[in-house]
Amino acid sequence: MKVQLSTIHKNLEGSWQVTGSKSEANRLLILQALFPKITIENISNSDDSKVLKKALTSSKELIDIHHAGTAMRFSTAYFAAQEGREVILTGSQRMQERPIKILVDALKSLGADIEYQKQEGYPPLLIKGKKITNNKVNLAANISSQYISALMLTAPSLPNGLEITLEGKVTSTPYILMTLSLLTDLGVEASFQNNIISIKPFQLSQEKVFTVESDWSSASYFYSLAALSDSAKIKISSYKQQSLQGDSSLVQLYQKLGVKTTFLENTIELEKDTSVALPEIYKANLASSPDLAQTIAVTCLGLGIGCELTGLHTLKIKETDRLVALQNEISKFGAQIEITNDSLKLHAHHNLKENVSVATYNDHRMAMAFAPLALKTMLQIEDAGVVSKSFPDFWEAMSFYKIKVEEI
Ligand SMILES: O=C(O)C1=C[C@@H](OP(=O)(O)O)[C@@H](O)[C@H](O)C1
Ligand SMILES: C=C(OP(=O)(O)O)C(=O)O
Repeated sequence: MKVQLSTIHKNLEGSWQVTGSKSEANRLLILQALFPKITIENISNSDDSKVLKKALTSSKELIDIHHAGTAMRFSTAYFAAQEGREVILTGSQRMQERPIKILVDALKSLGADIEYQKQEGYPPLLIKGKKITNNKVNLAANISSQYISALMLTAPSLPNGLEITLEGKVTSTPYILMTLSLLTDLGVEASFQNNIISIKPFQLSQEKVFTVESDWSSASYFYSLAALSDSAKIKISSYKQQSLQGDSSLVQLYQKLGVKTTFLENTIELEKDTSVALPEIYKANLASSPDLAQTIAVTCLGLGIGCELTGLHTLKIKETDRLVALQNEISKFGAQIEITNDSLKLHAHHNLKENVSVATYNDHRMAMAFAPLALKTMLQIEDAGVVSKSFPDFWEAMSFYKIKVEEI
């Protein structure tokens, strides 16, 4: 599906309910499979959560996890410790290019039986579940935090728990802290000090209900709409001020881009704040919030300001190489952009080209990041259905806020 985007008017208001966080949901799905007395409320309706739920409840040998990175990494550790169970875990073509060796090596050092089915270091994997009694493991923490969360989630079900030593500079740290918080909230004894994560074995004796907060990464597209509007009073729910999600840093990140956030009960209100003087060059290190990089780069493009974004070293191994994808697509609007392996520099640009067709590279965030730009210029988004990976009703939300979405 290809869509043409334009605007009806640029004064945005109204309330929208955003689906549950896919990061929280996918952690809770693994914990629920290990501790069935868990109930999950406001679960994410994302493809990535649906695919993980299906994987965890299926009795099939072949499990296809499609594009879902967390589902792939979390279920690798889960199945490795399911004694007597044998599965082949596979995914989309891109998933077969997303590295998993750091996690597989860590699990093997603990005694897991995992074989690569095609290319060494990448899915698909043949996993023969084993009882894992070793309880000390080291792994590199500078490539993806998902490997660490994967080990942490399975750890409380292991007879001797787990002590994980992180090597190198830890990246995407809020996601590790989210995993830790969910574990301790469940009642697991767990700590993270001086690069050592320690998790004790655990059994759940009583029912436990978790309510998933709405997705802050999805909230970023509403922040971008507010920033690019003439005026905005956008209310989105259900959010809390003390979030487990690192992407709640949007509140500070977009304050400098002229968006004021007010926390009401369960809801945040985003207002365009015209009293803020926009920076000539917006600077941010996004090592803790990698999923916001595309949204912020496109907001700056729309505002006609430059940006220098750093800490982007994890972007190359996500749904696509997001640095290259951003460079290709932003250039189409006439702007100048330079990238390195871990940074992006956009030069201020006015007079955006019209009717650009944005390619999305099987990446939901490419489609969603560019959509709010319709407030500044007419554009097209190719393969617009990709949004369902994290935000299935994204186009309905855009239409609600007066973006005209036409299938072409
Ligand atoms: O643990 C998680 O839920 C996630 C961790 C991050 O990945 P990296 O740790 O690979 O940066 C993030 O980009 C991804 O969307 C979700
Ligand atoms: C990187 C992402 O997801 P994953 O790694 O779980 O595929 C994302 O949602 O932006």
